[in-house]
Amino acid sequence: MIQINNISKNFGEVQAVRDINLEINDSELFGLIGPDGAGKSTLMRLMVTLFIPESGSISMNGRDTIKEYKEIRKHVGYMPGRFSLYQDLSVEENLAFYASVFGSTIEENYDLVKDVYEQIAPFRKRLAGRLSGGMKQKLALSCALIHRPEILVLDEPTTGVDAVSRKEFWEMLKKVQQNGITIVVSTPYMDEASLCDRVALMQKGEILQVDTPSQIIASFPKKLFAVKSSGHYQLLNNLKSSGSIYSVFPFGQYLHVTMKDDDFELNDLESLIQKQGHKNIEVHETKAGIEDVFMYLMQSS
Ligand SMILES: Nc1ncnc2c1ncn2[C@@H]1O[C@H](COP(=O)(O)OP(=O)(O)OP(=O)(O)O)[C@@H](O)[C@H]1O
Repeated sequence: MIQINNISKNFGEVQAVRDINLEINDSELFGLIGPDGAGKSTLMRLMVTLFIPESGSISMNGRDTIKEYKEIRKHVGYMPGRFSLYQDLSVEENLAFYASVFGSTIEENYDLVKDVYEQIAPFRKRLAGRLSGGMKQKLALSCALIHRPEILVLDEPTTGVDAVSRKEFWEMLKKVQQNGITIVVSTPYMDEASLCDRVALMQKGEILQVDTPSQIIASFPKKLFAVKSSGHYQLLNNLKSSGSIYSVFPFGQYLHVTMKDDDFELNDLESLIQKQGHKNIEVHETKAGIEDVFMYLMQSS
């Protein structure tokens, strides 16, 4: 179990992580979701003993990140956003190197990395620097797993990776989880939130909400409308400046809109848009997703 108690971390004036409390259960696949600068990386670096907090404490499976940092490093796998691979070593050499750092060999824990590593094994002699983004992520995951960690911490593993590789990567994570490993993964992609057991929505160093993806979606408190017209950008600006709108943001080819007044109906919104002079209007009620909850919480915080 990971227990985070009142943890804060500053960089000069910037409060990167502000008084966060959080518990992550054994064998859980836990997501930290939030935009750039929300504090996800900083919180993860605190967990893996790379930063010392201003205040508060973190216990990783009963070990304190300050007093027992050496022990934690033996039992935690960490995949940073960038630079975890040696670009001028081959695929095989990278994996062997990471195993040797922990006094282990590729053979010793091969069963754990097998599913992931087999996908890149045909390229075992290729330099890591010459792999595609998706293959680099697979190699980095293999390297983070090769010492059989109890806890795996992955910082934005799918950022900049193509959609197919992203899907494959999450399937691999599910398999890793089945080995009893606790996984903490950060992502700026809201669609990946639904693949986690629970997620924390983070913004400006704080956690706005922690729950299962379905509970987070169920907590959305407003009627949500999807709206479009021929002038997308103009419609966005008009709605933003309208006094009746609580929130509006682009969502694919639509705008997602909530109203200040909960009694506001579809027809009311339609006539409001008509009065603004828009053409080819389409308005319908729609179901909220995690992104809608996030936007709502950001608006109200
Ligand atoms: N080493 C550092 N020195 C100074 N400021 C930092 C440092 N690391 C992070 N910050 C600042 O702390 C805040 C939180 O950054 P952090 O990297 O934790 O966010 P994030 O959610 O992981 O986003 P990103 O995807 O951009 O890394 C940001 O304002 C960032 O500029």
